[in-house]
Order: sequence, then C-alpha cells, then structure tokens
Amino acid sequence: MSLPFAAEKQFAISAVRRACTLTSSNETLTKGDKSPVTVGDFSAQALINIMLHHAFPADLIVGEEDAADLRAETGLGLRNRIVELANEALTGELGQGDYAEWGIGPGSEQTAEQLMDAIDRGNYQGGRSGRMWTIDPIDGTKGFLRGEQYAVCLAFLVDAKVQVGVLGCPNLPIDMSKPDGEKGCLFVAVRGQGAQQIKLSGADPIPLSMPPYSPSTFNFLESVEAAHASLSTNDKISSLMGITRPPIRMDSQAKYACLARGDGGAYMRMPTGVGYREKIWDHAAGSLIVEESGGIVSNSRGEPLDFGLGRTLGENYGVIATVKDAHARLLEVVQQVTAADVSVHSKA
Ligand SMILES: Nc1ncnc2c1ncn2[C@@H]1O[C@H](COP(=O)(O)OS(=O)(=O)O)[C@@H](OP(=O)(O)O)[C@H]1O
Ligand SMILES: [Mg+2]
Ligand SMILES: [Mg+2]
Ligand SMILES: [Mg+2]
Repeated sequence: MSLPFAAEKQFAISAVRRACTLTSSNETLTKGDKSPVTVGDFSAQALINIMLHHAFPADLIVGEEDAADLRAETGLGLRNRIVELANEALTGELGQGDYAEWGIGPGSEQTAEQLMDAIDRGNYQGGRSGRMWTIDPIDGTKGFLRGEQYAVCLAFLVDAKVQVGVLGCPNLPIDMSKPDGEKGCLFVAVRGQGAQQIKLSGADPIPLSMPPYSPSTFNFLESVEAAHASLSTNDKISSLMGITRPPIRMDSQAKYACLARGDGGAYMRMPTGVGYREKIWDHAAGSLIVEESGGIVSNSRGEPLDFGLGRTLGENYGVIATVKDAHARLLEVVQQVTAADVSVHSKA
C-alpha cells in the first residue's frame, strides 16, 4: 500500500517543476494593490490549475492571481505572451512521473479563453473543511524581477491542515557554501513523512533536518522589502537574543526552504502595522517544509498559523519559524519586544 498522499505529492512535484520551466519573462502589469505581476505569474497559475483540474477535478483552489486584468482590453499584449508561454510549458515533453492525463505533453495546447478560465479557477475563498490547494505561482515577484530569489509554491490541505507542500526555487544554489555553483532546488514535505530537497532536475534527494540551536551561529532570515515585514522589530529581537551574525535577506518562501536546510536560524516576519493580512499561499508550503524538518512555525502569540480562515491568515500577529529547541526562547523575546510596540498588536 502506498503512503498517505502519495498521489498528491507526486502531482505537486510534477506541477511545480513544470511551472519552474516557464521561460523567465519580466513583462509586468501593476495590480490594484500596486504590487507587480508578470506574465510568468499568470502562466504558472494557468498551468498548475489546468493540471489540477485534470488530476483532481473536485478539489478547490486558492490561487493568488485572477484573470480580470487580462480580460480587459488593456491586457491584450500580455495575454498573447501568456498564451505563448503557458502553451510552451503545457506541451513540453513528459518527464519521469508526469502523466498525459494531467493535461500536459505534446498536443495539450489551450486557447486564451481556456487559460483565463483556468487562472480564475483559483478564486476559491478558502475555508475550514474539505480538500483544497493553494498556489503562489511566483512568490517574491519583486525578487524574480531583480533576478534574485523567488519560489513557485503549491500546498495541499485537508480540513485546513497542510498535508503536502512543494516549493520550487529556480535561482537558489543547491549548496549555499557554493553560491556560484549549480542552482535550482525543489523542496517537498508530506505531513508525518519528513521533508527533502531535490535538484530541480529531479536528482539527488537529500532528507532535511534542521541543526540544533547554537547561539554563536544563530541568525535571522528576513524580507528584502522593508514594507513586507518590520525589520526594526527584528533588530530589537536580535540584540536582546545576543545574535551576532547579520540577517540574511531574501525574497519569497525560499526563506522557509533555507531555514529547513540549516541556512539561517529563524524566519522572522513581524507586521509593519499597516493592517496587511498575510495570505495563505505565502506560508502553507513553506511552513510544512520547516515543521517536517524539525521546526516550529507560529505567530507571535505562539499559536499555529490557521489556514482555515479564508484566503488570509486573519489578524496579523506575524510569523516566527525556527528549530524546535529555539522556539520557546525566541517567542519569549518576541513577546517582550512586541509588548512595547503597539503596531504589532494593531488590528488588521
Ligand atoms: N505589506 C505587506 N506585508 C507583508 N507581506 C506583503 C505585503 N505586501 C505584499 N506582501 C507579500 O509579500 C510576499 C513576498 O514577500 P517576501 O517577504 O517573501 O519577499 S520580499 O523580500 O519582501 O520581497 C508577496 O508575495 P508575492 O506577491 O507572491 O511576491 C506578497 O504576498
Ligand atoms: Mg503578488
Ligand atoms: Mg507570495
Ligand atoms: Mg506571487
């Protein structure tokens, strides 16, 4: 008998790997919230949603993007590029573990209308019960545009609990001690079955296990964009903890992946106090990968992240992810610092 969620795991690996092959393209549109979205974001969400529709037709999808802007006249140029890119990825040869039944391989072209409908299948509002997938087709879009870190993120949830998480990080070195060496990693976790890193090419699986807390090497992984997390709160926490190593700044859920493999001591994402609510697709896959590598992921109250509240995590109490034996100590310091900082407690 196969392990629980073996089918979902194999599917998620295949879908994320295929989405990572989408030709890097930085043609950009600015969304209503002023954040950038590229043809890569749209094409990747279309691709994954088409595959999901074939593989698990009854499952619901919470995806970051929607096709409203593409349906508008002004989106025409981008739409043509997306049709080109998405079809290139859809029709690519089948690799090991890929199935034509998932709507991929030669002859799987889709029309612009079909692709936009596929993007919009990610419009589920989320919830506490049933089978659900959440997709961030490109997480860290700003990092992607800078040629730095970004991640293709796919998670499978049952009754609001993440069961499978896959991150594809095309620009991440396989070994951080060789920053100019081979790049392109996949991170895969299934609840209760551990986590592993695989080369994007599919080779060399390595089981992930976070090293124990060590005060002399401990440091933070944090956002590049100062608007996304309170870096000043991190600085205060850092000095109270007696941390001497500088933080590692990196876009996207590659931060969770690096933490899981021991490149960095904690991922700290404290709210900036502007009322932003964290999105489930920005944390679902990464948090499981960290938990299955020996970490704890909580908010600043020490509570687990709640993926059953809808498309967001609800009121923003930040995210603290670190190895098990450091979590209680870090939480204590975070609470000491945030008790004096009203912005962290501001209602979203
Ligand atoms: N104000 C604010 N606060 C917190 N988070 C925000 C905010 N605005 C946007 N976002 C989300 O941040 C996602 C990428 O952030 P990261 O921290 O991973 O990368 S970065 O270094 O900040 O670029 C980014 O994900 P992508 O849109 O997928 O790139 C957003 O979902
Ligand atoms: Mg975005
Ligand atoms: Mg994101
Ligand atoms: Mg995104």
